[in-house]
Order: sequence, then C-alpha cells, then structure tokens
Amino acid sequence: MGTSAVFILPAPAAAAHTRLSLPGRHVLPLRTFLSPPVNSGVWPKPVTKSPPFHFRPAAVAGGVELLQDAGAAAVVMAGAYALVSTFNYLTQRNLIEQSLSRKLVHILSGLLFVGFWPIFSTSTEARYFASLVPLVNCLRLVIHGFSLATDEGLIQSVTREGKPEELLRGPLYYVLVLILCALVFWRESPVGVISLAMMCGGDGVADIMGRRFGDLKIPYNQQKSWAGSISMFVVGFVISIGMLYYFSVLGYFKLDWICTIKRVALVSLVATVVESLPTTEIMDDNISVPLTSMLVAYLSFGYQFYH
Ligand SMILES: Nc1ccn([C@@H]2O[C@H](COP(=O)(O)OP(=O)(O)OP(=O)(O)O)[C@@H](O)[C@H]2O)c(=O)n1
Ligand SMILES: C/C(=C\CO)CCC[C@H](C)CCC[C@H](C)CCCC(C)C
Repeated sequence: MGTSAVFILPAPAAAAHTRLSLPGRHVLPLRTFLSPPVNSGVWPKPVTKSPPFHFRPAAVAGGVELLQDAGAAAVVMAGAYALVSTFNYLTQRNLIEQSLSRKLVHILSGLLFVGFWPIFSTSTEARYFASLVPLVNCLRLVIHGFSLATDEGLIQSVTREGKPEELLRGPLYYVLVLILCALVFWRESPVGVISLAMMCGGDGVADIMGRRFGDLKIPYNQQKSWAGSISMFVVGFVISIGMLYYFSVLGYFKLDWICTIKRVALVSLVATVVESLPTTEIMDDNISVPLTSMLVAYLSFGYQFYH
C-alpha cells in the first residue's frame, strides 16, 4: 500500500521508536509531525542545511516509547472516566433513559477503546499499557460492586436497576473481555477487533432495537426478537468490517476483502444465533458473544499474526 500520503521510510533504527505506531515498512516517523523530515534519501532534500542526523541510543528511544504509552494510557483512562460521567450527567437529568444510557456506554466504551489502540507505540509493552485502562475499570467495578466505596454515577450509568452488585456481572465480564482481547490479539490479529465489534456494537444494538421494535419474538426465546437479532447481525457485521478497514488503512492488517467479508458474515451469524439463545444466570451475553466470535473468527481467519 504505497500511497503518496504514506511515506515509505527506511527510518534509522533509533528513530524508529519515535514513529507513530504503524507497523511494517509504511511508517510515518513521529518527527514527521514534530520536526523537519528525516533526510533519508527518500524525502526531498531539506532546503536548510540541517545538522547531520544522529542515531539516538536505543535507551532514549525506548524512553520515548514509554512516555508515548504512558501518555496514551492516561488519555484513554481520562476518556473512559469522561464517557461514564457524561452518561451519568444525562441520566441524572432525565435526558436519557437509564437502559439506553447503559447500552450506549456498552457500545461506545469498547469501540472507542479499540479505536485508540493505534496511539500506543510499536513496543511489545504497548498492549500492557493499553490493558491498564480496562484493568483499572475492572478494579473500579469490583470495589463499587462489593460496596467497598460508592460511585453513584458509575452505578446509575452502567446498571439496569441501580444495584451495586450488578456491576459484578455484565460490566465486569465486559472489561475482562477488553483485557483479554488487548493482551492476546491486540493490533496483530483481526480476531480481537471482530470479537469486540460483535460484543460492543452487535450486542449493544440488539438490545436498543429489540426493546423498541421487538414485537415479533424468536420462537425458541420469547425474551429475544427478530428485530433485535437481525439488528445485531447487520450492525455487528458493518462495525466489524469498519474496524478491520480502519486498522487496514493504518497498515496493521493486509486482508483479502472478499474472503474477509464472508468470514465476518459467518462470525456475525453465529454470534447472533448464540446471543438469541436463552441466557442463564451464569452465561451472560458479555461472555457468550465475544467468546463465540473469537472461536469462529479464529477458525475462519487463523491467528493471522500480523507484525
Ligand atoms: N436479540 C435481542 C436482544 C435483545 N432484545 C431486547 O433487549 C432486551 C435486553 O436484551 P439482553 O441481551 O437481555 O440485555 P443484556 O445484554 O442482558 O443487557 P442489559 O443487562 O442491559 O439488559 C431484551 O429483554 C429484549 O427486549 C431483543 O429483543 N432481541
Ligand atoms: C455497561 C457496560 C457493560 C454491560 O453490558 C460497559 C461498562 C463500561 C465500563 C464501566 C468502562 C469501560 C471503559 C473502557 C475500558 C475504556 C473506554 C475508553 C474510551 C476512550 C471511552
């Protein structure tokens, strides 16, 4: 994918750490935006006589990555807090129903979390920094779920009935799946991205559409409807393809799109059927949908570990 917008730079190894986290050959060194382009022979020669470029010791470059990942984690952490606080504000002022607030937090949290993965560095530690965000929220849910502390805003924006113990089910399973996908699949496999698109986008929209237009129930489950399930299949598919395209444009995935569309359609279909089944006290949608998606996506795509 060599477009004019993407400069192909054999960036010096030391400078490689200062580049945006785009994998492979197609990299845009961070210096592109923060300082004059590196004179690598590919760029037009700089007009001014710039001092010869000196390789930074790897330790300094590693330090830059550490700063980048810490900063990125802080930004995403702040975003998580802001998102929950925003929906709490809207719910408290009766500008939005609590059930709709919960579903919008469900949809937006995971998709935005994945959407911010490219701001982390290319280091092997980046995924651990990213996982810190759902981990902190996991601890937050456990603390408030056991009423060790009280956060009415959190409880009102992510529970059905405003009971603290509700935090220990759907929301907790949800953030655990975010941690799992970030650590195991990260930006290197489409499996994690698809699984989160189905859990966040597909399952979230099924609830919203099903509650509103779900008069025609599914024969084997009177709690679920055709409107909810069809919405889950369509929206889960579209969001999955959209997220894969996003990561492909940034250079993380190189996909055969005809195959990919078929595979994602299969994942979406199987996940939708599983979601439509009666849930038990133990098996929550936030477990069954992502795990089913992971299994079918893995069998369809293979791990497809993209460096
Ligand atoms: N395929 C689906 C999924 C959901 N729904 C509607 O959305 C409601 C909640 O769906 P459910 O998946 O049970 O919600 P949860 O994932 O458990 O989330 P929450 O705890 O917010 O209800 C259902 O009762 C139903 O009215 C539907 O009609 N068809
Ligand atoms: C209501 C939820 C699940 C029930 O089905 C979602 C709970 C969400 C957590 C409370 C908050 C999770 C935040 C994410 C880990 C990070 C989001 C970052 C982004 C930039 C908003």
